[in-house]
Amino acid sequence: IPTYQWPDPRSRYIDKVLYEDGPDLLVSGCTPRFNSTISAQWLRVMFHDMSTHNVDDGTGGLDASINFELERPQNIGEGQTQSLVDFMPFTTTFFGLADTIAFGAALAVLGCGGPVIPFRAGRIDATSAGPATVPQPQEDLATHIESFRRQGFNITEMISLVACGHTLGGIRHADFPLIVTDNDTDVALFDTTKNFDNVVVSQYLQNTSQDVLVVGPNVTTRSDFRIFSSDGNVTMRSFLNNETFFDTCANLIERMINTVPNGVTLTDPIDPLQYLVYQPLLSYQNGTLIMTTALRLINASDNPSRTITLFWADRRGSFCPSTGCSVQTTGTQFLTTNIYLSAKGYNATKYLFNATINASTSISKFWFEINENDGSQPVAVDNGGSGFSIAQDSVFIDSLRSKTVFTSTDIFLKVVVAVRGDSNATSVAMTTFDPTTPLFNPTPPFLPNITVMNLELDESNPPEGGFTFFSGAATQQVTTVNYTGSVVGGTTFNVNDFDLKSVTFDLEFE
Ligand code: HEM
Repeated sequence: IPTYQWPDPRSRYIDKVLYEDGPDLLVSGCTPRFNSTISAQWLRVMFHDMSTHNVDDGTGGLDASINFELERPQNIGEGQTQSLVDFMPFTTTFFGLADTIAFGAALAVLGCGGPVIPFRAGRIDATSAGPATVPQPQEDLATHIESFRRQGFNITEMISLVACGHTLGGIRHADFPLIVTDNDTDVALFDTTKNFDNVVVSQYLQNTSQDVLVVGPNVTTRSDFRIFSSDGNVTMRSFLNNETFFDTCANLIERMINTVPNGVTLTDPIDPLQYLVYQPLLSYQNGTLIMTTALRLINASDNPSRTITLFWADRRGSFCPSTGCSVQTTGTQFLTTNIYLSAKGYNATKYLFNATINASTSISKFWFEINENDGSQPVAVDNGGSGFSIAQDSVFIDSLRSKTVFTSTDIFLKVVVAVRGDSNATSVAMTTFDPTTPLFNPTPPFLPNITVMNLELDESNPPEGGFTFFSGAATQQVTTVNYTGSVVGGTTFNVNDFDLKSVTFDLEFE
């Protein structure tokens, strides 16, 4: 299990999307949608995005170019646009649509009972369409072999990938009337189970297949038959062993999601961070700074006597004892619902903290001590001895003064930023990343709204305790914000990649 590099809001954000509040809820339980499943739609959109890859010149691949390609007949299908609508809310500047499509494919397989697929981040979103190179059922075997070769896969891998893909979902009559000829069928499923399993294989080998790309009335579009039988069924027969099928699918789908244009470097596979420290939140209240944060333990033993203490050190002057000021945890949460976390064999326990800090001596860093109270040595979680530093306490989003505002027509976030100094010499600007897609008739490409604004002096928060308060509005969909504040003396402080969505602001009704 990796340890946490501090400060690293980007790893923290990605960890959240993967292991806490991510898209997994949409597919856990192999959720049905449009007479298919959400998983089937996510897996297909990943394949269609990736299949622009060309091994010969290293262009294309999993780069979200699909965002600009959905008008093409080869990308027809009800689930395609909807899948991108599913993914957009999780995106931000450093975790874009391509990473979300890739992770979505891993979740899709898992949600329907398939194997765990490791995930690496770092894909780069394309800004225009790639070539129209998605394989289509009416093409002949030689064309498909060449198409998969160009994408980086040999014949055995092509057979495998089509079987791995076509264990989920099916073909829609409305979009493929020449393949699904029966007017009473909405979606002709590839096999009799909705799960990710080798039933598509066994039914093919037993001649009981219902896959219209195997047995459909139109011989020209029997592409699954041509592909599955292209090596005399050797590969398909090996998949009668479900473990072989799972291992092969996990490996090949992993390779697929890691197929990226030359020059893009992916991270190592991302596991949940041991000792994850949550983004600390500050608020100025009556001469004190209230700081909330949390520490997450992975696979901690079930020990009701465990105590965890948060320590912190002064920033200016001395108020805290040399061992640090300290506070005990205010509560714990056992995180169990995330399917990617549990499929990897982990559970997580979150310990919450709420520290009241003397505002004049303030805080320079904090750390934790875990005591099992069973005679064993307490464990320090202190970033290798240096503590988790608070880079500055001059410009911060004031988490208790910020609000979720309800008006008669709207809901928005009022983001309040506290700045040390008086208003004559201070100013604050904020950049918000809002990946909202339209509620009605969403039409790709979906591009985020990036808004740069100067914050105004906040009338409902008059200056207090040496701080001036500024505010600006953001939508509830904003994922991350950057903000920058200039203080007395001209120093400017920048805070990047603040995860706005992970903060729950108090409600305010106007
Ligand atoms: C020669 C190669 C392939 C051809 C010609 C092909 C063709 C098709 C067609 C025509 C559909 C119906 C789409 C709809 O009605 O919405 C479909 C569905 C699907 N394909 Fe493929 N496919 C190929 C390879 C793959 C691969 C490699 C994967 C993934 C690894 C994949 C995953 C899927 C999935 C999951 C569906 C179901 C979508 C749903 O139910 O909404 N396909 N495919």
